[in-house]
Amino acid sequence: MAAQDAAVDSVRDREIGVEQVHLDQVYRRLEEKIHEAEFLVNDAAQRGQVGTPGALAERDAQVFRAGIHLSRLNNEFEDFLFGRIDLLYGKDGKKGPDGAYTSVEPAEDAVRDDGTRQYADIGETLHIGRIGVLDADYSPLVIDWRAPAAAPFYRSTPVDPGRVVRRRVIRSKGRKVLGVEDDLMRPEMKASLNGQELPVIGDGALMAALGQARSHTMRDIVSSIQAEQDLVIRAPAASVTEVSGGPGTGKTAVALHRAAYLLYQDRRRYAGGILIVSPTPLLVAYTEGVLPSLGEEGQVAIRAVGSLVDGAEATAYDEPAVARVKGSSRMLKVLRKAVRGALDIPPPGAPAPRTAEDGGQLAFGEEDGPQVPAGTPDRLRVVAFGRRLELEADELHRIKQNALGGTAPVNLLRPRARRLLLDALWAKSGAATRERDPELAAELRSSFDDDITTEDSFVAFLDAWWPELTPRRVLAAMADEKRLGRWARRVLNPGEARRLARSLRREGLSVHDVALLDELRTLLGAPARPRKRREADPLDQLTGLEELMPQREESQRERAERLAQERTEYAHVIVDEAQDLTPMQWRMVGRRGKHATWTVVGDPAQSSWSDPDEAAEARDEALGTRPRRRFTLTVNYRNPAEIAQLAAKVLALAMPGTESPKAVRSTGVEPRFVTTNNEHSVTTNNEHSVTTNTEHSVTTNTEHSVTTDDERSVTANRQRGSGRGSVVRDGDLAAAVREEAERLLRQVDGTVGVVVAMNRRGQAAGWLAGLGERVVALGSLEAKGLEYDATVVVSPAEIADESPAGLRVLYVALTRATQQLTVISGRRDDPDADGVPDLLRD
Ligand SMILES: Nc1ncnc2c1ncn2[C@@H]1O[C@H](COP(=O)(O)OP(=O)(O)OP(=O)(O)O)[C@@H](O)[C@H]1O
Repeated sequence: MAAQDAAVDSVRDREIGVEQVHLDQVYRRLEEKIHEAEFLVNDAAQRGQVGTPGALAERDAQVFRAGIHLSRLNNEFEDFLFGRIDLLYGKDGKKGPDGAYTSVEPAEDAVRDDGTRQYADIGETLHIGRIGVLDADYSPLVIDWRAPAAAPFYRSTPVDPGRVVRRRVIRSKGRKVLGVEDDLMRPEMKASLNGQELPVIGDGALMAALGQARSHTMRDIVSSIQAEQDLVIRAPAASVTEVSGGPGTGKTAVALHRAAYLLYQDRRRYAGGILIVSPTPLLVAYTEGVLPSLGEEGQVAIRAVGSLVDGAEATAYDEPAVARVKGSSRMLKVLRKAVRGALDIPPPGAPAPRTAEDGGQLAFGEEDGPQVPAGTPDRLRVVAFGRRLELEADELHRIKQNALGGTAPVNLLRPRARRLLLDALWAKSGAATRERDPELAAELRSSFDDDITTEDSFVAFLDAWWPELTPRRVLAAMADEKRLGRWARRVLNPGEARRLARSLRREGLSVHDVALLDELRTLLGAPARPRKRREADPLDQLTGLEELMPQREESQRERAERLAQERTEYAHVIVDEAQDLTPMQWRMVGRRGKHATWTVVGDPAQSSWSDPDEAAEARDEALGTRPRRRFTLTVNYRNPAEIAQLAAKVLALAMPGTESPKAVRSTGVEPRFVTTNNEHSVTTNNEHSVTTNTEHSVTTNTEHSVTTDDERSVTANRQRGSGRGSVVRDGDLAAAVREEAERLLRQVDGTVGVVVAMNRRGQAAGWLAGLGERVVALGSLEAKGLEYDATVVVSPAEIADESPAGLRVLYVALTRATQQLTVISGRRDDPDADGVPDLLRD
């Protein structure tokens, strides 16, 4: 046996050596390419500005491209070279631009069959890596993973192997090859390479990849993309690509790899930018390293849905009842009323109300005039052609209504309102009848208008009577309950309007407020301002080296950031966790991709939005009539079967009839159930605060009461349950969570996530204080898309009861672990003798 192991080891070492030789050759070639690019850049800089402007521009553009190439080559890639395929001879002898043979099918005589066994010679070997590298003679040293020639690396299966005989995943660090793992696509075949039998090492790369410990950042899956995923990644970019699949099927990973693929396929087209919309900043932080690891950084903006509007960085969540209102398309009607109504609200810092009797030219409304809030001017007095002219409240009201007719953006109607005011004053002046000659009459009118519009008092009146509105100002105006009640009449019920107004009085923006701001921005229109110069394409700007230098100094990341800030529309929009976008958020995202192609990935069973039909309607509106291509991912790469089976029980409750994805592996470790029975006072206080307060006070009250109660509740515990995985526990919820987190930190090498109901977020962070960076506490809605080696799900019933979509949110929480899961019951869970809470029983 020992001799056999030693033989395997020596074959493995030999094969590692073979790949090392190839990797060394690749790095030598890369260095040559880097020198070439550096030479080009320096040479151009030294030559200064000679030649015609056209030639200079062309040269500078070349240098610019060389600079980008250089920065890609210099990128410190881990696993620069990660794959290899050994292929049969192809049908024809044609080669593609990457130097590889293009034929997908084997040549007719590629396989010999002696009646007992098949034999073949390997006709072509390709190495696959993060970017393509050609040798000096144009033979392919590395094929870019996105090139057509690399597709068989991902697509080939034993059922449909194509030309592939052996697929190898190569693991390396820096310039050193560490290991190889092979999969045989034609296990029945005796294949030889250069006269030697083709060796096969290891049990396949996928399992090795899945078993690795998780960190707080996502890894790319470029070396182990599976066939059904590859179909999505390489789907043609036309129109809309829709991808659905259960938890852990690789939707996020596929979306990110697709962005890299699209850029590779058509860099010029996607210079218009790719936007990836993510549900939370946590998921943005988790995923944002993947694209740089694939050699792509510029041109892709990953944004959380709460950070899509420039300047807003919302992370707070509204309580479910408020979120439901803010996300609903009913808000559109309310906002339409609000933008028109907000005209009558004096701008911050407006002069104190005065009356006509004060003798001012500006007259402001009586304090309690009907429908006219204090501070809105209700009389205009001006002097023109030596005459005093006046417009009274009812005339002003008529003019305003007239100007507001239709649905045009309110800020853009100001010039029209101004014109109507002047018309009314002109009519009053009687000057119209004074001059019959049309040309002279026009002149007279023009000097009349000049007379009035240059008067400070008229300008001040207009500013107060038709103020320039900003989205934030309108949102702030909606925080007034009475006012909002008026604007929301017959759209929201009084309770909804009250809660909405109250939530808008809170400091800072919530995630749902951002979509409202964006809608308001559209309804208001940008105020007329002096035009900004068009932001030119970087290549347009390259007319000389001075301009080139600052360009080169800007890093890829900075450039991406800058472009993202400036961009309001994108060439391709990728929506991750699309099931969570509310109708108002779909409208916001839709505006950014009016002319884009789309990739939309999601899982309805994980939706935290309460009204899926309403959201589907808004999604259809955003995507328009573009044709859709649908894909479904079916394999769960994250959860072991033991965890997936438990989660399936909640899925059956949350969305009866929905099929779970198939878990690809099993660990033999069953989920663990922990009960506590001493948190009565905690829960009581918590319940109280939920019903009475806004989110801010929920957190405060809860945190406060838990600390106090925890201190009191150390004794008087009842033992509950024993048996399968259950632990009889003698402490309160806080202690149970902490102890379990500590235990799991000892069990796994990577991360531990503790998922609690949203209103326990603050407390849970306190429970885990001092346990280090490997463990994090997160609210149920924040767990979306993330994964950990082990998770603790605290009080399933609390999570499920939080909102109408609570069971689906619980399903998300239960599907975050790659290795181990512990469920800790709270008071509402009603655990059985095994500690299994009622929601998770058969
Ligand atoms: N082909 C693959 N090779 C290796 N790992 C993979 C593969 N596909 C997916 N994974 C891993 O499985 C995990 C789940 O992937 P991902 O987060 O993309 O799934 P998801 O469908 O977006 O899940 P969720 O719906 O729960 O957010 C990740 O760790 C990912 O790296």
